[in-house]
Amino acid sequence: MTKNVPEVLTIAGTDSGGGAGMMADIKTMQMCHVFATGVVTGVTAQNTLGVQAALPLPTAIIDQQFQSVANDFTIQAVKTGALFDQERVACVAENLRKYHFGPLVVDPVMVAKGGAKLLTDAAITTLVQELLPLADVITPNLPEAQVIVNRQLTTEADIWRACTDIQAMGAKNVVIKGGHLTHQVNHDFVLLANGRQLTLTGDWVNTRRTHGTGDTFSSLVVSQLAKGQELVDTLQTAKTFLNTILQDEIIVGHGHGPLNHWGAEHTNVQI
Ligand SMILES: Nc1ncnc2c1ncn2[C@@H]1O[C@H](COP(=O)(O)OP(=O)(O)OP(=O)(O)O)[C@@H](O)[C@H]1O
Ligand SMILES: Cc1ncc(CO)c(N)n1
Repeated sequence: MTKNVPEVLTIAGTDSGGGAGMMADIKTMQMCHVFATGVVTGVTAQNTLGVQAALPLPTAIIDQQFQSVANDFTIQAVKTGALFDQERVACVAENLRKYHFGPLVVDPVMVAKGGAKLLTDAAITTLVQELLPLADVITPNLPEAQVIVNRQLTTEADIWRACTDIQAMGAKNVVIKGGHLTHQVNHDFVLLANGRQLTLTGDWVNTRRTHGTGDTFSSLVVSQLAKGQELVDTLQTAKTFLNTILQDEIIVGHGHGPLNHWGAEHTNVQI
């Protein structure tokens, strides 16, 4: 039997440990039954214990990957992950302006779980000026949101104000992931393009196997959007689904272990 499947694109760095970056993206997309293509922005030597080395790729091969994908596939939704530095951010933004890949989810990855920087300080302004205005959805975690608005966010009111400020910078829909706010309450803060606010809630899962949660969240969003799900439903699906697979641990690696991307087999959440 032949059938069409939605085609999606991840623009991200690789993780030799298999749990984050493009590896997590592709596993999530596979789990969601969409076809994953990938533009690699850089390579990391990484495992569940940390990032040992990182090498951004030359922009010429990034440009060429964009062209190869654009010339052959009908991409229905796209996401960005680790972009490393100013040159790579500018290159990716230019390609995203050139090609039309459908809704863009920007995951403004800055720091890996172990603390390694995946975006230079000098690249922040370029990210805000060039990439953010292209974003249909932006999904910063709390520390990333703080960098974008350049101030501390300590209360929920601070976070809502930051959502408004990030929207004013050009991102249509803003999701600030509250996972770093407190380990008791697990809320994500959403400001939709129409000005509506909503909170995504979920129980806090007591686990250290959280390598790639952000990548998996944004990949769930991009996959569901490619399948035509409405944004609000997409965000709720992603949140509930992630929460469920966090509870379905696999024992891999010796640090912050990866998520269980087979988790779909054990949940009632429709993806
Ligand atoms: N232990 C946990 N229990 C429940 N939900 C969690 C847990 N850790 C993360 N999440 C949820 O996972 C999603 C991704 O959040 P998080 O803030 O961890 O992303 P991130 O920091 O960008 O991840 P990454 O380490 O991949 O960069 C959010 O919806 C967050 O609330
Ligand atoms: C390559 C890469 N992208 C993103 C993250 C964040 O999870 C990571 N740890 N590594």
